[in-house]
Amino acid sequence: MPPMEPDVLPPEYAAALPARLVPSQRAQAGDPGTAEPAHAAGLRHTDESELLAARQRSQLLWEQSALGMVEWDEGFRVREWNPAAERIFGYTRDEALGQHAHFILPDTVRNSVSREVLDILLAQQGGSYSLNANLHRDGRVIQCEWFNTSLVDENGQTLGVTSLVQDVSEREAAQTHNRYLAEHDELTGLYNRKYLSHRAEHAISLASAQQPLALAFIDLDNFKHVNDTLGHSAGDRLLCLLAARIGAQLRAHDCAARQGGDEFILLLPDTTLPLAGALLDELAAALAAPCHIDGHEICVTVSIGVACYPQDGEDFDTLLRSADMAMYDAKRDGKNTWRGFRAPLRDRASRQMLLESALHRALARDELSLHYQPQFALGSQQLLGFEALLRWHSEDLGTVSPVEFIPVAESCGLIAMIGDWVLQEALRQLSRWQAAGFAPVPVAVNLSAAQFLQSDLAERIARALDAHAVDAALLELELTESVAMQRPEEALEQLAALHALGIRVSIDDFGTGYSSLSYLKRFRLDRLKIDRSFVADIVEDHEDRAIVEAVIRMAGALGLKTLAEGLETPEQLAWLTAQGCDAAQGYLLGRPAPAGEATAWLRAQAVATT
Ligand SMILES: Nc1nc2c(ncn2[C@@H]2O[C@@H]3COP(=O)(O)O[C@H]4[C@@H](O)[C@H](n5cnc6c(=O)[nH]c(N)nc65)O[C@@H]4COP(=O)(O)O[C@H]3[C@H]2O)c(=O)[nH]1
Repeated sequence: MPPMEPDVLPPEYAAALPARLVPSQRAQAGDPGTAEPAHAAGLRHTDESELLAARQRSQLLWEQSALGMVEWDEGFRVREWNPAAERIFGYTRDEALGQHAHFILPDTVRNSVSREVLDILLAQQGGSYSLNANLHRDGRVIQCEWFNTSLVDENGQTLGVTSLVQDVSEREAAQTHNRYLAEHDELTGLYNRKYLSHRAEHAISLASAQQPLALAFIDLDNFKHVNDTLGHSAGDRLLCLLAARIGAQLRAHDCAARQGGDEFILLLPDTTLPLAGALLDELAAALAAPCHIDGHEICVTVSIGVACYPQDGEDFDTLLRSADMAMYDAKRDGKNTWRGFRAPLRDRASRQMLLESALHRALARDELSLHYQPQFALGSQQLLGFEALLRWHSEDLGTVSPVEFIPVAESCGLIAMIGDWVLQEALRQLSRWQAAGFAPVPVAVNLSAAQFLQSDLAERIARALDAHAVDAALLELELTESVAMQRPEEALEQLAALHALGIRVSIDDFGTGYSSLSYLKRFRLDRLKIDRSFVADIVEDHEDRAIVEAVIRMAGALGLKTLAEGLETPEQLAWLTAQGCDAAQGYLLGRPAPAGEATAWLRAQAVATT
């Protein structure tokens, strides 16, 4: 079937009209049929058989057409009603004949389709196109596309209207659904970022100093933990529940979108920072109410960043970036809070970008090196080994502390590659010491989460040990508590695999994170390193003393060795020795130093033991 042109009646449909009626389009200028009534001209130029064939074609079209064909009289009552119209509206021809057009109009539009509108249709020259909500016999409202044209007789007298009609409900529903998908987040039903950005740009164009506007960036705290422990489907349900709470909390003119993952954006028109803060406190309280999923009670906290127009950004993208930076500020400040954007955050973000691009070049430019800090037994003061600590001297940025660049390497995904380099370099150094004939001492290497959770970690390390011909017992891996506890079940497997290789593992910064003691017991560990923040104050602070005493006793009970970090004073040394701490490292005993100085310690140790 040819596509329906809105203002031209397709010829085959025109031909299908009852012969006594002539669509007005045939009367238009230029149409060869205008000089005389069309059917008269047709009779003159067509012989009987052609006329019969035309009639048959018309009949076929009338009966078989997928388009409804309806003919109305001057009073807009049905004069003809083809089988397709029967199917579309559910009324048989007999039921439809004589009915006023109102019979297929729902109540809601019946009154708006006045006599005047119908008169316009009657007077229509050349056809008109409309999309209507119509009423099916069974009470359903259906969407119909109408093409109408008025009918005139030989004398130009209006006889009525003829219409082609098509049920486009499915197409319209699909379009409505597509529009919905284009604007909404499929999972939660909130708007998506794209839609919110349009709303925000519009709101910005209306905003002024008197009518400020705030954009809030919300990130759930520790959502990954929910996904990891309860599975993604439970995580999805939690997101839906929280999205509904966000929706319920908004004012009428606010707009909420899911940016993706566990991140949401709120557009708060007409809102200053203090007002946004008050609204967000209420929102955070609503979100913190327990959620019940699969028989688990989950309590969620959120970190929120807020940026205000115009001071924190004059367009949506800048505002969103500012709100994002403020959200990270909230995370750094311990999560479960909101922070407004501050200009220094932008400096911090640009420093981050600078570090990131310089780090990408660091390996190729050979800017990384390892320093080694000696570790001593507290009783015998024997050198037990070294901790390898990464150093970066950037050609562009100078010396950068690992405290600053390791988190950047972690966030930009470079840590696995850098960590690999550290491992290889430490093993290279061990094999150099072996080749030089030194009695072997272990070297400890720090592992970050991205490395520790690599599924092939044990195989990679085994290959590296082989390649450098280093005994596995000379390699120690240091994990922070948070890394080990991130996915404890996977950590259990990983630690068992490393243990099977003969590698030693210690928990770094012990006491600063949250450790499940039951896991600690099941993990294959060799040593707890007591964080230097506790060691620093053991002489003055009785609480830190109590913590360190407890850690030493607990480690003893679990069959683990202890090493105190950050030993700086002889008083600390004496106290730790008295408590039975096994080992220590710190400035008092030796600062981290390049391999050459570490070799000097090894030499001194060799002399001391001969
Ligand atoms: N105040 C004080 N500090 C002392 C003393 N003795 C040692 N330190 C410092 O304490 C840090 C100990 O390393 P960490 O806890 O593993 O903490 C490390 C570790 O978490 C990370 N890091 C260093 N190298 C690597 C690495 O190769 N891979 C990974 N993933 N992280 C690394 O960077 C952190 C900082 O490293 P550094 O700046 O080298 O800082 C080192 C060391 O220089 C002392 O007596 N007093």
